[in-house]
Amino acid sequence: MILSKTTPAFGVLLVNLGTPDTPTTKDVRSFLKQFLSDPRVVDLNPLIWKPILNGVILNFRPSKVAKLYQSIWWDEGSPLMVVSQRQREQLTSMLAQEFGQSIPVELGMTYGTPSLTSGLDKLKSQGAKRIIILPLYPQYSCSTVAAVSDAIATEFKGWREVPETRMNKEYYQHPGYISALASSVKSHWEQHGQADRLLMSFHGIPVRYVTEGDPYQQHCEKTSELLAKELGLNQDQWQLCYQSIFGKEEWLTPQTDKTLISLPAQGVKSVDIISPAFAADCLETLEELSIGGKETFINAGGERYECIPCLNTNPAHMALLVTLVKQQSQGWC
Ligand SMILES: C=CC1=C(C)c2cc3[nH]c(cc4nc(cc5[nH]c(cc1n2)c(C)c5CCC(=O)O)C(CCC(=O)O)=C4C)c(C)c3C=C
Ligand SMILES: [Fe+2]
Ligand SMILES: [Fe+2]
Repeated sequence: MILSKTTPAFGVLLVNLGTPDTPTTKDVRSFLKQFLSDPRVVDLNPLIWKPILNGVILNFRPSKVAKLYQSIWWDEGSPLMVVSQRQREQLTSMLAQEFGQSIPVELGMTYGTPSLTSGLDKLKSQGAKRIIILPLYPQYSCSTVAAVSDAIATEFKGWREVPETRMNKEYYQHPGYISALASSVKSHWEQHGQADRLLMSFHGIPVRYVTEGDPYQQHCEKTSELLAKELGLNQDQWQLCYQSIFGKEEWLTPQTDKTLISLPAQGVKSVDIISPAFAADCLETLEELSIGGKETFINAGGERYECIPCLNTNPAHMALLVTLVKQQSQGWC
């Protein structure tokens, strides 16, 4: 039997950061090694950084972080991976419905597996000559989106025929993103009641990246203002902060941890916390915010602390991803 192979109008590469294959010290070490060796993530002089990374960080951090991963690992695997796979499956069927034809969607992680290379290879083998790169980072940062762009450019160096590509650079103020966040907060309030304050906690980056031109902080501020407006919150009902500080450099402030410690003394006894920079629940939300953040706030005298899940496969989030693909594919169908 001869199978007729039709060329898809385009393919989609769904991108996220990546995660270790298993929550073991060995796999966490190899993930951290690849991640923290990327100059887009840590841009220090390699002569200074490599000895610190190999001699200190990769000796002590992996076993500590492996334990944290073990505390949030799911039966099916790392939460970030499991959610990403579900997003891929759902987006595939939604795009088939939307476009009336099969549009291949593959997953590519900047670090770890499945790699960006394997995602691009799978799209190539399905005949995709046009590719939409969709990094699931609403706010642009050189440490995330530019890292994707670098890795893809490097990959294409080895290809004879390079596909036509379009990359969705950011969606921090997209109406579909803001309304997906707002409906997630509202449904949380319907179930649990509204806390004294809504904290919007974004992954931090070094201040120097911002002073050197990274628009990330500006994007986080805009997302927060738009979300607060959509929810009808006034100034003292919400607050922006930055989590996941790493290393000795000065990072964006106010820090989530320090904010949580300071709130009970100001009379803020209940907090809802949302992490709009993450499209999928991961170590940083399930451990650092849900477990660590709660402990910090309660120990400081707080009474009620609730973490709002990431958008994950919420229908409004999946509909946003379809809209982003439609916008990027203008003229391709
Ligand atoms: C210099 C270090 C780091 C920068 C800059 C950074 C930016 C950044 N990261 C994310 C998203 C995620 N980061 C995650 C984990 C993580 N991040 C760093 C360091 C930097 N991140 C480390 C060392 C780790 C690993 C855990 C640890 O050792 O503490 C994750 C979670 C992955 C998972 O497996 O669940 C995500 C997602 C963004 C969006 C961002 C810049 C905006
Ligand atoms: Fe990170
Ligand atoms: Fe962290």
